[in-house]
Amino acid sequence: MVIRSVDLRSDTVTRPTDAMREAMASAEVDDDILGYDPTARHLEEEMAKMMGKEAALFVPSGTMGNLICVMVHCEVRGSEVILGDNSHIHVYENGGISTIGGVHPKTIKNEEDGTMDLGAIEAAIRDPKGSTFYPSTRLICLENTHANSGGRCLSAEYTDRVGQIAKRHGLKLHIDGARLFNASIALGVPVHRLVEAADSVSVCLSKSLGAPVGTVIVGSHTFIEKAKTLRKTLGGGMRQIGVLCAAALVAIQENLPKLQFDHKKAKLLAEGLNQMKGIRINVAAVETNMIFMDMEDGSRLTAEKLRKSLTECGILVLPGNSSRIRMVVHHQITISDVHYTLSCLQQAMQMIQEPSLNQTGKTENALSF
Ligand SMILES: Cc1ncc(COP(=O)(O)O)c(C=O)c1O
Ligand SMILES: C[C@@H](O)[C@H](N)C(=O)O
Repeated sequence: MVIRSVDLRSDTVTRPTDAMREAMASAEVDDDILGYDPTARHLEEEMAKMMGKEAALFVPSGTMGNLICVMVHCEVRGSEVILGDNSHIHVYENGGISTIGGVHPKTIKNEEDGTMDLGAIEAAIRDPKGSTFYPSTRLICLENTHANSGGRCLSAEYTDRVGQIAKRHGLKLHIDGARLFNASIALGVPVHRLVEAADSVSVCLSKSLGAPVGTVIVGSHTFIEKAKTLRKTLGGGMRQIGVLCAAALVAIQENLPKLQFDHKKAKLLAEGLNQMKGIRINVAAVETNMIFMDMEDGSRLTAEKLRKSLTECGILVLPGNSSRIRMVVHHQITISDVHYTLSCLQQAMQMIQEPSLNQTGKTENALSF
């Protein structure tokens, strides 16, 4: 029986707030292709300043942001990019850097904390003398926070070390910073320090910041000029985008201060889950707004059974795989939603693991909060 709706599928599910909608309605706009949209220009200048980079460019999505950055850095045919085998660029972007960008991926195992072994990165770099047989390495990609590791944060020190490797070998460094602000808040480190070593960064406005649409890429003036041309080539040039950028400006103002509470809500949810039988949670690994809940081997629980049972309570989650559920907290999830989710999960797991209890009706959906 659905008592309320709690959407934990992702932090991309948030709805624009009234303030965002008002800003969208009154946004000052112009044609951003024929010239520039003034509100987009304002957002881009703000983001470049926050990131400590020369320039910025609004793009429709994080996927396009990453694709443009990889393609600008790897504009020579036969280029290769070193990236994580569990990175978003490699796993969830339809292989776009290869199919559209013509760039060859060289994957390195992502460690549990989202990093890649520094020695393995350096060992993966092709011989700069080149070869008749091999692609040439031009770029290293990191992801901060690292989504498929459960929203883990990469430290500024680790990022600097990767940047030193890139510089030593004449390579560029790109950071997929879809949730960079979450890393900044969790680590207590300003975003510009986290990306100091990077030549480009893609920062999503539509994730935990809660804007309805958009991503901003940052880099040097020269880099952003090339990125702007590529954005048009890929069909990402848009006209009066101030309508979208106005919402993003409100999102940054309204929601940046709330990220710390998203992290607290995620931790509260993880600690509650950790009390339950039949699942495994690494509470210490919940550093930001994501939780991975793994079914214990041999238990009757499966991700699909739990997902379905939660849906009946109005709770939406995404299975990571057959024995894993991912939950992502955002600013439109309340503490009460967390308690409701824990209670529904407790009952769902009991019903699945101890079906005999169902006959006695002891586990009716009489939830109390
Ligand atoms: C780490 C990471 N990078 C990039 C993206 C792509 O963003 P978008 O969905 O806006 O294309 C996502 C997912 O939304 C993500 O989680
Ligand atoms: C699924 C993935 O593409 C999206 N970035 C998310 O984390 O929800």
